[in-house]
Amino acid sequence: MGKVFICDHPLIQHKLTYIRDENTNTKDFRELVDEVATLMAYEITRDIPLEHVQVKTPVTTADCRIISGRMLGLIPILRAGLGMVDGILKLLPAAKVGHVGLYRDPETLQPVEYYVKLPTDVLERELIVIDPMLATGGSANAAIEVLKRRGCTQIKLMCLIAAPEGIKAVQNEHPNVDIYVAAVDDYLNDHGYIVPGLGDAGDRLFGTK
Ligand SMILES: O=P(O)(O)OC[C@H]1O[C@H](OP(=O)(O)OP(=O)(O)O)[C@H](O)[C@@H]1O
Ligand SMILES: O=c1cc[nH]c(=O)[nH]1
Ligand SMILES: [Mg+2]
Repeated sequence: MGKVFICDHPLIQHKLTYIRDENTNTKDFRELVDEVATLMAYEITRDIPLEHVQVKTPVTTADCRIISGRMLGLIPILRAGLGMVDGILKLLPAAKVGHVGLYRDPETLQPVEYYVKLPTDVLERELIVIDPMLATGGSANAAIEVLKRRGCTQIKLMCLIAAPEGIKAVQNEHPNVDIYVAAVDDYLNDHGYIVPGLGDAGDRLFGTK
C-alpha cells in the first residue's frame, strides 16, 4: 500500500492556515500556494540519491555530493495543480512539466479528461502528480491512470489537503504511489468538498468566483 507522508513542518502549517482563510485574497492565496509548494518539494525530494564528486575549493579538494542525474517530471492536474508548479521548479529547475487537464463533473463528481500533454521522455522520468486537493480521489486516480497507460512506473502524488476518502481511493487503485500532503482533513461534504478544506482551489487561485 502507498505510504502517506504528512509534511508538517511549521512553515508549511503556518502558511496553510492563511491559505484556508476565506479572507485571503487571490494574490496572497497564489503566493502562499507557491511558497508551500517549494517547501513541500524540499520534503518530497528527501530520498533522491546523491553521488560523490570532488571539487576544488580555493583552499583544497573537497569530497562533496550532488544529485545523481535523476530525471524528474512534474504533472500538474489542470487547473489548480498549475498553482504549485513554479514553487517546485524553484528547487528543481531541470524538471520537465507535463499537463493533464481534468475537471470534476459537479453532479457525478467524476473526472472528465480534456487535455494531456507529456514530455516525450516521460517514461525515463520519476513523476510527481500535483494537485492541491485530493477529495474523492477521482481526479488523482485518473491522472495517474493516464501516466500508467503510457507505461510510466515511478509516480508520486503531491497535494496540499487530502480527505481520508481520497487517500483510501488512491491507495486502493494505485498501491505503489506514495502520497505527500500538508494536511489530512476530516471528511467530504455532500458536494464532494473537503471539510474544513479551503473551498475550490482552482477558483481561489485564478479568481474565477
Ligand atoms: O479528488 P476529486 O474529487 O477528483 O477532486 C479534486 C479535484 O477537484 C478540483 O478540480 P476542479 O474539478 O475544481 O477543476 P479546476 O482545477 O479546473 O478548478 C481539484 O483541483 C482536483 O483536481
Ligand atoms: O474541497 C475541494 C474539493 C475538490 N476540489 C476543490 O477545489 N476543493
Ligand atoms: Mg476547481
